[in-house]
Amino acid sequence: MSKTIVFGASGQLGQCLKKVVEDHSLDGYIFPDRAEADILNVAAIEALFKKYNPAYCINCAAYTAVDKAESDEQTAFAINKTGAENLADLCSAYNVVLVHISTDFVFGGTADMPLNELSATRPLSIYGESKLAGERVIPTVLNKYFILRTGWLYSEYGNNFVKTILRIGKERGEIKVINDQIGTPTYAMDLAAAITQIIGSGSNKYGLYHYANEGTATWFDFATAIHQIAGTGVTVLPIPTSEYPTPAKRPVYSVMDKSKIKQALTITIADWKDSLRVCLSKLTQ
Ligand SMILES: NC(=O)C1=CN([C@@H]2O[C@H](COP(=O)(O)OP(=O)(O)OC[C@H]3O[C@@H](n4cnc5c(N)ncnc54)[C@H](OP(=O)(O)O)[C@@H]3O)[C@@H](O)[C@H]2O)C=CC1
Ligand SMILES: Cc1cn([C@H]2C[C@H](O)[C@@H](COP(=O)(O)OP(=O)(O)O[C@H]3O[C@@H](C)C(=O)[C@@H](O)[C@H]3O)O2)c(=O)[nH]c1=O
Repeated sequence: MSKTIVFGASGQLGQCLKKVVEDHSLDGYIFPDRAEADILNVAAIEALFKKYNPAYCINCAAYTAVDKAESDEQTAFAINKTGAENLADLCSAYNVVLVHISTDFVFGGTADMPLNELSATRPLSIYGESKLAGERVIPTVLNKYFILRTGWLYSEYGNNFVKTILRIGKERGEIKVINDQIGTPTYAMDLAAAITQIIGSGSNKYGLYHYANEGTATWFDFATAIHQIAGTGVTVLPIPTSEYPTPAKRPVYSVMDKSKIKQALTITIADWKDSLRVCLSKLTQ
């Protein structure tokens, strides 16, 4: 039975993967602790590869604090670039397929058409730059990789926009949310299921792919839907980006075209509002 090691197992996506694996009784997945699976510790990764002889490894480990990264560039690049490079190097040496996760924050333009895998990147933040550096280094050392760019992840697990917006709504009764940044909220459980499908298929159509839920929204639309579906009665007011200053700049438009993953890897994708309903029903259970 082929094995898959998940790095970053205690993060949001790592926990979603664990749940999908348990729910579908998938065999061969290993979720090592953060301490024994530090992607900056080459000897530790190699020890896991020797111990388990995996066919795949999934890199869910990342530096994801977008604003904090602006003043912590070295750590962001260490984890998001060097960590990815360490995994890719060892995957190459041990003939392991790497599934790596990247972000819509590699984009920064003001496009108004969904961005595909060939669209020009222009990160506006240290986080976006460090993730792009991670994407770029992998193909220099490894052929067998899937890089999945996604965006606006949320779920029942970890810290995310849905949980923050529910919490601050409850505390304040009225919240203000940016209405001029457009993207797609993506349920991390859906992404986790797509990853296990790709691995289960044994596909060798390696490369860069976009994955997000279907549809588009502003952060205001997303926050409004969260409170409407949860039935909280909280008022959500739209504001421009200028009224919510943050250390890191975020893309104005980062909606992704998912045609490639749908066609090449036969992945079906749910609408963002349908998936949000699923998540909220679990969160409010
Ligand atoms: N969250 C989002 O909205 C989006 C995320 N992504 C990408 O998806 C992936 C998963 O994100 P998500 O699960 O939400 O992020 P989280 O921040 O929830 O999880 C990241 C995990 O990586 C771990 N980690 C950090 N440094 C290391 C290291 N050196 N070695 C091993 N593990 C480490 C963290 O552990 P600890 O906390 O202990 O440091 C944490 O558990 C990332 O690549 C991210 O860039 C892409 C688009 C949107
Ligand atoms: C909490 C809050 C946020 N906002 C805005 C700020 C920001 O532009 C947007 C999202 O806020 P957050 O800081 O929660 O999300 P942020 O950390 O920017 O989310 C990003 O995380 C990284 C890891 C990714 O890869 C991206 O795809 C994206 O999901 O909403 C408001 O307008 N009002 C609010 O009350």
